[in-house]
Amino acid sequence: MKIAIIGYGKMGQSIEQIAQGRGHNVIYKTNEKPNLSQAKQADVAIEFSIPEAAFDNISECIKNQIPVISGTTGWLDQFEDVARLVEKNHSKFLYASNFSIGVNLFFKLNSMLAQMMKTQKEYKVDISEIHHLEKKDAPSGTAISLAEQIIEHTNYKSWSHPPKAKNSKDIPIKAFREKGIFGTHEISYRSEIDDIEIKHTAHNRKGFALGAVLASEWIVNQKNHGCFNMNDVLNI
Ligand SMILES: NC(=O)c1ccc[n+]([C@@H]2O[C@H](COP(=O)([O-])OP(=O)(O)OC[C@H]3O[C@@H](n4cnc5c(N)ncnc54)[C@H](O)[C@@H]3O)[C@@H](O)[C@H]2O)c1
Ligand SMILES: O=C(O)C1=N[C@H](C(=O)O)CCC1
Repeated sequence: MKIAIIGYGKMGQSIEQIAQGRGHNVIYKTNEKPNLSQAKQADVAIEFSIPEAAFDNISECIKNQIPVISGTTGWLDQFEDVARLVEKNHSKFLYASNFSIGVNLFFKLNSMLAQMMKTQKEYKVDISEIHHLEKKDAPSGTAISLAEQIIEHTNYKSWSHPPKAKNSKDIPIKAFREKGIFGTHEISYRSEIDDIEIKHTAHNRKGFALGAVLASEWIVNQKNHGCFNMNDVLNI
């Protein structure tokens, strides 16, 4: 598979290593707006850049019929515009706030637990996330996905960051930045009597990078056009 990497930072470099280890060929990489005449030769573009650049980078790939995988967080207010472009251009796009297989299993666990907790009125939920000091956005895309899953399965209607007052009906999301943390997410249901907690801890970036390469292999073989996610790739 010929790959274009758009955003060659911590994730882009990690993805290159994993992709090469699986026999793929990185034919183009950039830390700027991509040059489409070069990137066009690729079977797939993998986009991990910055929130301000993601929409333009993804849109250019879609308009040029390059299947694109994106893991950039902090731009999702423009997701519907991307979906419209995908339809218009009969292109393929896959987004995940977190590509790690472990986190995608954790997402399922979160949804199951939320369904159980819906009727347990004495518990209040909160989410906390910890990431490295260089992370630009807060809360993390993964924390937002976790909150949206809880909203889907309970009577909670919204989340807030920074957390609002204690009696608020939102799901509070706390974000911490600490040196060398790759990504830790914890969901806690707290009552006066006890707490129930589930937690995912990333030990490195390999899980995110492997997931992005697996998603790329999947989308290249996907016959239909449209917007996809990791549930499609992992069949879970
Ligand atoms: N979905 C996931 O699984 C997952 C995992 C890790 C990180 N992320 C997200 O991926 C993004 C990148 O993370 P990172 O740790 O590699 O950050 P990083 O800062 O190390 O890398 C971002 C790179 O993008 C480059 N860049 C700047 N402007 C650009 C432009 N216009 N076009 C292309 N590239 C540009 C920067 O020079 C930098 O090298 C962040 O949004 C982060 O939250 C997602
Ligand atoms: O290192 C990052 O930045 C990460 N970003 C994603 C997020 O915002 O959820 C995934 C975890 C790592």
